[in-house]
Amino acid sequence: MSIAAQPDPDDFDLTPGETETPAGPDAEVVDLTEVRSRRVTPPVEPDTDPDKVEDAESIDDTPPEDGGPVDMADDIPAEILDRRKDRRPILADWARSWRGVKAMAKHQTKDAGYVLAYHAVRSPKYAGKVALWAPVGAVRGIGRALHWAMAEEGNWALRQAAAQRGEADVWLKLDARRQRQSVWRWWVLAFAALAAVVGTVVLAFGPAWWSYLAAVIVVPLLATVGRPADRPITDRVSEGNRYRKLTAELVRRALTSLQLAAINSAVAKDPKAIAFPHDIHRDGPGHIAIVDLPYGVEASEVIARRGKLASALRLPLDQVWPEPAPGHTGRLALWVGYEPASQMKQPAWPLLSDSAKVDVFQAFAFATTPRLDTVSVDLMFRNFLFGGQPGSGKTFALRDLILAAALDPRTEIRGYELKGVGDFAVLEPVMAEYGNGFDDETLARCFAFIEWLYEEARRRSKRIEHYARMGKAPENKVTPELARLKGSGLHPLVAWFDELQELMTSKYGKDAGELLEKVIKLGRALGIIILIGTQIPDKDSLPTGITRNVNSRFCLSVADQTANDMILGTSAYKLGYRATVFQPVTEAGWGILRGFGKVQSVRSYYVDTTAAARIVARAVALRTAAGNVPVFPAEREVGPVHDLLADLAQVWPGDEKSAWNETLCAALAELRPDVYGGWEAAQLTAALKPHPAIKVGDVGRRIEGRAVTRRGIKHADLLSAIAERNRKRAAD
Ligand SMILES: Nc1ncnc2c1ncn2[C@@H]1O[C@H](COP(=O)(O)OP(=O)(O)OP(=O)(O)O)[C@@H](O)[C@H]1O
Repeated sequence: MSIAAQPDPDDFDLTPGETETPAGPDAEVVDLTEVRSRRVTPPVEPDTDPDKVEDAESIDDTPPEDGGPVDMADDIPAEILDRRKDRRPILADWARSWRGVKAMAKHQTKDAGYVLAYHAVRSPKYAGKVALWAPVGAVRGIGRALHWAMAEEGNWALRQAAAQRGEADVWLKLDARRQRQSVWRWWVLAFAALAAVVGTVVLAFGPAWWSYLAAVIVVPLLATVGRPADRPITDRVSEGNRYRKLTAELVRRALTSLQLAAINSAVAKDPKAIAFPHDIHRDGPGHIAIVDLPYGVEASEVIARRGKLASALRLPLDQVWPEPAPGHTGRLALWVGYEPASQMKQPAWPLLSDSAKVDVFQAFAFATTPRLDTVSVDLMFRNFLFGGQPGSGKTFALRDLILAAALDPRTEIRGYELKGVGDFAVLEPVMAEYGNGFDDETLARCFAFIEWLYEEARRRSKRIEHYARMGKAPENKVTPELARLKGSGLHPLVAWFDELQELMTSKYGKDAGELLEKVIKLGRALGIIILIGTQIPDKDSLPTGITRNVNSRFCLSVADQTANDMILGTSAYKLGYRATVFQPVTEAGWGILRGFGKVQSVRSYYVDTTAAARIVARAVALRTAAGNVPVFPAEREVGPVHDLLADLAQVWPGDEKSAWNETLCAALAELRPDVYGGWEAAQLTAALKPHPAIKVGDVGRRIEGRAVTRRGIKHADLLSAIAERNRKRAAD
């Protein structure tokens, strides 16, 4: 910290450049005004001593300049403010959150375990060394004790000098002094020897474990005394560069090694150009530095050089996680883990637990951050786009979502895997429709499915309109109650497509693209959830109409900026969200997730096919219990397929012997709004014509004491019509 020289107007000292002229007869009369005007503050040389270079993290406590503004009387004095700033939190950052404490404890336990295991494996070697060096140590120890008792060391050099000079008197005096010193030392030694003998006798007569304990303590000590200085008993636990504590200096050095001219020139002018608005602190299993980059430098420019940053920090790539930090575009959050992400064991997917259930309206665990925090996603009212080059892990990530959907028994799942590998075959037992391949037939079926989806969206919009009129869909959206209501036709429908580029670049591409875009726009509120996985996200392989309307995105490793922005949205790359930094295969599963709060790098949970099969078995059990198995009808309902008689039986009001057409129509409309919505009594009469057993006649009721007669049917007629029809069907 340097205290700048304060120019004092009344100071008559000359500046160093001027020679002082002794006052005398020829002394010049000095023009003070001129001298003052010539006087300049000597230029301050930049301090080149690295130890003295100020740390931008430290607080500048230079006393305020005298003569500053005078109108601050009401403000808190600057010294007090400075002192306040100095105050450190009582608890360290890591100790202030449960997550921090857990991460810290885990890290320390892991390290201790490692050291323990390391030495345990080598313990036979250590025992051999101890056995070899302990006797040597015993002899050497006795020798040292005797040497000490003789007090030869003390003035040996002086006695030697006296002997050489032939000064017998001096020698004798010195030796007498040695002897005096030596007397009490012999006594100490004698007592120690006696204690050792008594100790040995006690040990010999005491319980065996006393001797073992004494041996465990004494023998290694003797071995330590006996071993040569350059050969320690235990091997060094090599820590290598497993972890580097992040310091301001390290971060600054790393940032100036990126060959970013703007950073380097700014730092050359002012070492504080890289500033730390918060202290570097522990965050989960690592440390985080929030860095304000020099003016005009964007965080994204640093993020793009993640490889160089890792090299400058001398750490593996997947241990270094730069991200844009909230505040301004020049603020960088640099998180450095205790160990590379590839070596941090991702916890098991919570949905693998036997009791796990999913409600598609609620969030479920989907991925983990580099700090191993869980990131959750929900499915309802969302469309997902997963993109990445081969080996980036998009199929596995997509499969996670479908597995989760399978655990909600209300959800109908249909989808096409256009790669033809069979990654999704494990899900077949819970899917109403599944296609696998890139042959023309599969592509045609996939296209027909998209056409059906569009019709389904239209049908659903009518149903939602009906329920909205009844006050059951307040936001004109599917509610959890409607999704659960059997026969509402508004249950969640997951439609997934992996490697969609195969369809988009085929002859069906143009129409499929247009229809899918409409489905995405229309279906979101209607419970239709579209999941798309694609390898080549250019505008031919993925129409921009689709990418624009998707609200949840996961961009895994991609090759370039275009692919990155097609998936994450325009200017994502510029803002620093760059999935180009992930390596395919080695960093499979890593990607940037957008649409769930903070945009961030996450790794999807890894669920192999065996684990996936276990989840599917559980999903089948849940669906069986809910009455949805084998699965939703494999044949897609293409029109208002319905059975009027069965529907009438289903909605028949309790034990009534007869019911008005009017009442029945209202109940039917509630059951299947898309089919019966808007039906009137006469329409029901007409629809019942093909069933002669049912005679529509007058049915009387007392309403508020008055007899009211309307057209209606008898329950007995309905049941005999159903029996008649069933007989006919059986005969066919
Ligand atoms: N979350 C993950 N964690 C660890 N490894 C993963 C993860 N996801 C995928 N992998 C591994 O990466 C490999 C490739 O994954 P996946 O098949 O999903 O890639 P892809 O992007 O679909 O590639 P392609 O386009 O060639 O099918 C998988 O075999 C798997 O072993």
